[in-house]
Amino acid sequence: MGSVPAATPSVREICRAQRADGPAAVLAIGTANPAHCVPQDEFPDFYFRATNSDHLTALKGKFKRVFQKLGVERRYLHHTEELLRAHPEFLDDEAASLDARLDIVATAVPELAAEASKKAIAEWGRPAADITHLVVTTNSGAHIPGVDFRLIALLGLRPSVRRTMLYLNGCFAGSAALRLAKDLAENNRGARVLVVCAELTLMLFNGPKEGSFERLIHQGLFGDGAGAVVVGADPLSPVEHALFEMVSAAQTVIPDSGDAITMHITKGGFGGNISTREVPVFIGDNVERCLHDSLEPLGVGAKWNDLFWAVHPGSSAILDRIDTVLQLEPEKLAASRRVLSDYGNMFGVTIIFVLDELRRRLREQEGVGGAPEWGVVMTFGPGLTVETMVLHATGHMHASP
Ligand SMILES: CC(=O)CC(=O)SCCNC(=O)CCNC(=O)[C@H](O)C(C)(C)COP(=O)(O)OP(=O)(O)OC[C@H]1O[C@@H](n2cnc3c(N)ncnc32)[C@H](O)[C@@H]1OP(=O)(O)O
Repeated sequence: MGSVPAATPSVREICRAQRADGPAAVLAIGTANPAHCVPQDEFPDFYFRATNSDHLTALKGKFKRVFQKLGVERRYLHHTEELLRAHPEFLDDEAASLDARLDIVATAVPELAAEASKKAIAEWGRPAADITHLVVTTNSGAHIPGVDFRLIALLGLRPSVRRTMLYLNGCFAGSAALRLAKDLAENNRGARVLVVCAELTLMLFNGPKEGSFERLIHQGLFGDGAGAVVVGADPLSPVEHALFEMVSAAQTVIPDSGDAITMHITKGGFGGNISTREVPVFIGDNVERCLHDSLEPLGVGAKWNDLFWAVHPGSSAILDRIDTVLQLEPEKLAASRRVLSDYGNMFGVTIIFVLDELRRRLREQEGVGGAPEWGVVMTFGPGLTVETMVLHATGHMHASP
């Protein structure tokens, strides 16, 4: 007697079965920096000595005055005096130094990215071969195959890992990668997405130049680092733990701000413009609209001070402006200020450091019964582009291993 053929499921049923049941969540976080740490108050001496520019005493004085206003106490840098001595072409923006810079970052960026990733994978608790998707961002390089490809070997990922490489997204790159990871995790049942951001400011390094305020900001604000996050839905107990559920993710452009931050590759590394006076104003004028657009559709009606905050610390002027507009209590942006102070602005990597710092702070607050449940990630970058993600804290705030 022949068996009755089972009814073929509809495409809608197949699609539904392919999707996760619950929201994507941050399952683990790892961070890494180069070994070379430069205190900000020692940086002008390091920088002017390494660039043979000690005779530019007035300019050095200006660097010192402005550096004090950025909110940075120390940064980690891949480039040392020794490396700069070996590459005098890095001091001169008219010299063709792009190839030499790309040669260095081609190895150093994947290595730093792997260091952060290994920490995230160790905290996650499952083998690297269980990673199904890889999303990598960097502004520091332009190679094919890129950092994503190098990470397969460095981490022992499966050759069939589905890779996405995001180049040149500026400081919102970390949020863009997390937003993509959320969609991948929710639309592919069982997916485990490794998000990796890595930056070396070597691409931006140049000697001091009279009349170039951008040069001053490039050298004084940005730092090197890498951050990695494992994202997945429906955590497998008891190994996996959701730290933050990723409830919604949005991106928008601030009208008429297209020239406020620009970056492009030149024969001498990176060129571009940061309108340092305008950027905090643009962000301050638009932050409430972005927040309302993200929170209202969810029915999350919390007051700003009832939320936790992970904001990209572009500089202390940007954080001050957000504080003023939203009238935040001082501790609300404390994780962002701490990361800016201890590491500088590491482009898209920075927000991963802020999430890591934030989960430590929330865990401490949980201990005394006062941690907010709902929170917001906000990052900014060229466009001006604002990325907003709504998070829900789950009560599994583990410290980094
Ligand atoms: C890369 C990405 O994608 C995203 C990013 O995060 S990009 C980085 C975003 N960060 C920013 O845009 C920085 C925001 N701005 C700031 O932090 C502050 O404006 C700042 C620290 C740069 C200056 O602080 P301030 O309080 O405005 O400084 P202020 O006291 O007015 O000026 C200090 C000196 O700098 C000079 N200065 C300030 N802004 C200037 C500008 N835009 N152009 C030229 N000179 C400037 C002043 O003339 C003054 O010079 P003197 O000491 O010789 O008199």
